[in-house]
Amino acid sequence: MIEFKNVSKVYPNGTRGLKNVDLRIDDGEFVVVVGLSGAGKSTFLRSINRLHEVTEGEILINDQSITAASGSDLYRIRRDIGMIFQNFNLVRRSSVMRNVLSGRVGYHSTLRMILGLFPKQDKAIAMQSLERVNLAEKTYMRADELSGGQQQRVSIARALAQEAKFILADEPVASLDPMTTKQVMDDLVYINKELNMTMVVNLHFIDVARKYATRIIGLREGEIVFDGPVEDATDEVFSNIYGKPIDEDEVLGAVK
Ligand SMILES: Nc1ncnc2c1ncn2[C@@H]1O[C@H](COP(=O)(O)OP(=O)(O)OP(=O)(O)O)[C@@H](O)[C@H]1O
Repeated sequence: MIEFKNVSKVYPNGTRGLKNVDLRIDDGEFVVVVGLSGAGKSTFLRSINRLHEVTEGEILINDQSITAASGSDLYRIRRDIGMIFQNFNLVRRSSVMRNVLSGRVGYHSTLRMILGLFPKQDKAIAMQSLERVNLAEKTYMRADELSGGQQQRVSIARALAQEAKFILADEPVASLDPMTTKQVMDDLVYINKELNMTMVVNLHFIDVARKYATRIIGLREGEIVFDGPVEDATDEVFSNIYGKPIDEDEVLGAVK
């Protein structure tokens, strides 16, 4: 469970990233966060694993405050949270296997990881993770030899190898075409349903959000302006979130 308790974030230059966010995300949910560029989606997501520090309030992960945690406690909480980025964040010159194995880093000592000594069992977990995203045959290729969609699926496999309970995905399909978008989003749904990993995904396109989310959170200027089941997220709701009538900029198309 992820809980925001009256969370606000003001950047050092005075910009308000989040304002009084108070909500709970239960295990197994597939939450999609929508809003215009600059609405606070990244700030929201990155506050959860403390890639951004909040300036007020508290965030709890399974009843433990990540905002108050430090040292080994913070390390352990973070191990439960996988992150997927728009630009994949792979080590491009390393093999697919190495990239997926890096999901195991949180389970071992720093020294062991500097020496690159992953136990056999980790390799089996990494292999299984690659199989789950149908990329087993790419295991020994260099990451940058793969297509964008395949690279994103390697980053999903890395989060699987991490055995995370929560996956935060920050615009995971923003650099992908509609066909590849579907594959990546289908992988996230599969993981959510089969492995019961909770998903919190930032998306720009309304049709993609509607197709995959079970719950929509709408942000405008750092405030939650909608939070409800996807069935309640009507066109009016989306226009309100976006502060304007929805147009083709907010629809990807071809994601049926
Ligand atoms: N490091 C920073 N310093 C100052 N202001 C920032 C910083 N990062 C983000 N902001 C501001 O905080 C607000 C929220 O930004 P955020 O990146 O969370 O929005 P977003 O909805 O994810 O946008 P996008 O879809 O463009 O990524 C914006 O006004 C942005 O300019």
